[in-house]
Amino acid sequence: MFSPANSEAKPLVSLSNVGVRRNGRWLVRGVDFSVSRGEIVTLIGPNGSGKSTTVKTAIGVLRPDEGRVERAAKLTVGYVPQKLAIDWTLPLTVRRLMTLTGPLSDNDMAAALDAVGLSHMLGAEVQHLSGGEFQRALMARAIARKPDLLVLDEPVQGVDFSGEIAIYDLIKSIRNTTGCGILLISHDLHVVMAATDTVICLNGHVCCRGTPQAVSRSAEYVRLFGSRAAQALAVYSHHHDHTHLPDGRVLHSDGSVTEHCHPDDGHHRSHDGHGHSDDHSEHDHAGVGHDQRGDHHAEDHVHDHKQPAGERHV
Ligand SMILES: Nc1ncnc2c1ncn2[C@@H]1O[C@H](COP(=O)(O)OP(=O)(O)OP(=O)(O)O)[C@@H](O)[C@H]1O
Repeated sequence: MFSPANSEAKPLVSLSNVGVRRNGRWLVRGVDFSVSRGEIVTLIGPNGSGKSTTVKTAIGVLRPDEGRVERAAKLTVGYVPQKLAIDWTLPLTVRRLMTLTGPLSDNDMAAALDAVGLSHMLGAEVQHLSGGEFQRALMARAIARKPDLLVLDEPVQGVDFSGEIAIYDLIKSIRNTTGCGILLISHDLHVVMAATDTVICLNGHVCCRGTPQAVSRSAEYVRLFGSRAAQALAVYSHHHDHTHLPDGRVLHSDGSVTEHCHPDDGHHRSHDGHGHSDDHSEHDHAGVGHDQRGDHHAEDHVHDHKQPAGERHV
C-alpha cells in the first residue's frame, strides 16, 4: 500500500509557464502545475479550454512553444486518450484490447483486470461492454504496464452517475495501491472527485486551483448524496465571465475587450445552501484558490458549488 510518506519530493512532471501556439493562436498559455508520485491532479474547463492540449504537452506528445516541461528520468506513462480508434465492426476481445499496443504477460494482464474488477471478462467482446466496463478495460490496459504517471482524458465518458462514483473510487484505489501520480481531465465543470488533491481550472490559462474537499464536507452535499458519495465525489462548478480571443485579448461580459483579464469584472457569487459569499476567507476555506500569477486576477471569475445536472438540492 502506498504511503504518501514514501513519495519522492521531485514531481513526476512539472509545467512552468507552458504555452502551445497553433496557426497563430495560443491554445493555452501560462500553464503551471506539477504532478507528484501519489498525487491526483484534475484539469477541468469548458470545451476547447486546452485540457487535452495541456496533458499532451505534459506527457511529451506535444512540444510547448514557450515555457518548460520537466519529466522525471525514465518516467513511464499510462495514457487513456479521449478518443480511441477502434474498428467496431471487427470482433475484439478484452484480452486482445489489452495487448494491442504491445505484449503483456498473463500475470500482469490478470492483475490489471482484477484491479478494475473485470477479471471475469477476459474473453468478452469489447463491443458488448457497458460504458463503465469499457472505461475500466481502458484503465486496465493503462495500468498493466505499471506506469509512474497515469493520465486519463475524461475517464467517465459514457458512464452514468453511480458508475462515475465507482470509477472515481477505482482511480483513488489505483493511486493508493500503486502510488502512481494521476493526471485527470474532466470535461464537465460540474463533477470533480474528492480523491483529487488539486483541481486546476483551465480556460486557455489557469483560472484557479484548489481542493474540492471542502465542498464534499458540506452538510447539504452529504444530505443529498449520502456520506459515501460525499467521500468519493465533490461537485464544483465554475462560470467563466470572459472569453479569450484568438489574438490573446480578452472579451468581457460587458462586451469590452482588453489586452488582459480585467481586475474587477467578476465577483464571488453566493449560492443557495452553500453559503459562499464575496468574503475571500470563506472562499479560501472552500479550498479553491485563484491563480494570481501574471495578469490573471483573483476576481476574474464567478464560482459557485452546485449539484450535477439532473440532481436537485434537498
Ligand atoms: N493541432 C491543432 N491545431 C490548431 N488548433 C488546435 C489543435 N489542437 C487543438 N486545437 C484547438 O485548441 C483548442 C483546445 O483544444 P483541446 O482539445 O486542448 O481542448 P479541451 O479543453 O480538451 O476540449 P474538450 O473538452 O472539447 O475535449 C480547441 O479550440 C481546439 O480546436
